[in-house]
Amino acid sequence: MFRVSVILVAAGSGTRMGGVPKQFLHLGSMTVVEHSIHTFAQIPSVAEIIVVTKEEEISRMKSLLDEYNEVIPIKVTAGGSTRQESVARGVEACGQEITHVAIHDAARPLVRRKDVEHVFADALEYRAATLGIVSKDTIKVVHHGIIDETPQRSTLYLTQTPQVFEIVLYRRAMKFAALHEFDFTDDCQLVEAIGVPVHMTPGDYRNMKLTTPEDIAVAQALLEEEERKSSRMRIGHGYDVHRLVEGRKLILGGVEISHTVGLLGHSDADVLVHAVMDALLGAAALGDIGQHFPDTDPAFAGADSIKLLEYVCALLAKQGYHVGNIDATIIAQKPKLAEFLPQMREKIATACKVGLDAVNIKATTEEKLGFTGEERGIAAHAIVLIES
Ligand SMILES: Nc1ccn([C@@H]2O[C@H](COP(=O)(O)OP(=O)(O)OP(=O)(O)O)[C@@H](O)[C@H]2O)c(=O)n1
Ligand SMILES: C[C@](O)(CO)[C@H](O)COP(=O)(O)O
Repeated sequence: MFRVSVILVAAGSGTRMGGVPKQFLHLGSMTVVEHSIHTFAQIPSVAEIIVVTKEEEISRMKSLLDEYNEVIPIKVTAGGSTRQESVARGVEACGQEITHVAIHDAARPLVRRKDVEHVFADALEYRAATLGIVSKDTIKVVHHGIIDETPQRSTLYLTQTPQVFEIVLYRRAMKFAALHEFDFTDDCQLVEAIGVPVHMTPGDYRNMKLTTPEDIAVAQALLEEEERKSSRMRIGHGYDVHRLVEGRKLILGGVEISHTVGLLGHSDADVLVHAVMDALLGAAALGDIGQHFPDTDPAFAGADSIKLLEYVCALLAKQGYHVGNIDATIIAQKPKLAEFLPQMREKIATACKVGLDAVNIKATTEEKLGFTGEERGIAAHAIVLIES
């Protein structure tokens, strides 16, 4: 069994950042500490996350992270005056059934899931493992301003986190360090001190530690690049036709239009909204409105199509998509629709939770040709772009 407790150390003072508590800084759409929570919470072997923070920041941290408890158990505990002490407090808070601890700097918000999974696998195999990267620069050992030694660069790694250990092993190393009053800058050193080999897992240069103010701009740029790479754009097309008959309302784009005839259908027969929904479903590869709202289902008899559009947008949101833009055309000989187009645009934009500039509605006739020209029906086409 492999059950990991992630100890997220966030009790530092941020001295080199100018005294700013780095864990609460905003990076992209969330705070620094939340980035790591998001990444670790996706990994099935993570049983809990223990956030170690300053005593006086416990309640702020708890309220910030409260909602994540629905996804993963989160404990918040007080840190110490050194990093090593903070880690020790986190280890004390670990649950009974835990087999491994993964110690991670909250100040490393850009760690990637695949690297975490890699170091977890190595810790399972070797008992102790850390992420690290080969030094790009030649490193010198300097004493009193004079180079003493130049270690061979290929052997030099910059250590990152998470650093992952069997919990029994790490507890033993903690006792040894306490006995000898060691104060180390990383967690591997405790295990190295008891003579147990620690495996080096190749990491990624992007897993940087936010330490000084210029690191924020670099992290921001890396995050934006990551988001750009993972963003998806898809297009979809929708087409619908309804017959015009006497005794029915004419509803287009959620707007009721006074006319001698109206559109026939199981729902309110809003042909424009139907074309838009089909385009959205098509873009997300979610089928068509016939599958989602069958015309044999009494639940949809007389349904308000704008409400159905809201439902379709919610379905897309579940898949991580939002509407980029919509362009639609109504094909009708009569009535004249120009004056109603702004209202239709507004209704559709509201249902899709987008700005007005994301929706364009046009109307055209077919010069009295065909079924629309002969006023036997109204058709609509829609093209949409969705984004994630
Ligand atoms: N007593 C401490 C010191 C550090 N840390 C944590 O250890 C990580 C790495 O430390 P560092 O980047 O040095 O953070 P600070 O100690 O805040 O920075 P500084 O040294 O500039 O004060 C950070 O996530 C920090 O919050 C901690 O939990 N408890
Ligand atoms: C653990 C660490 O991130 C490995 O590089 C680093 O040693 C932490 O050092 P800090 O001085 O607490 O930032």
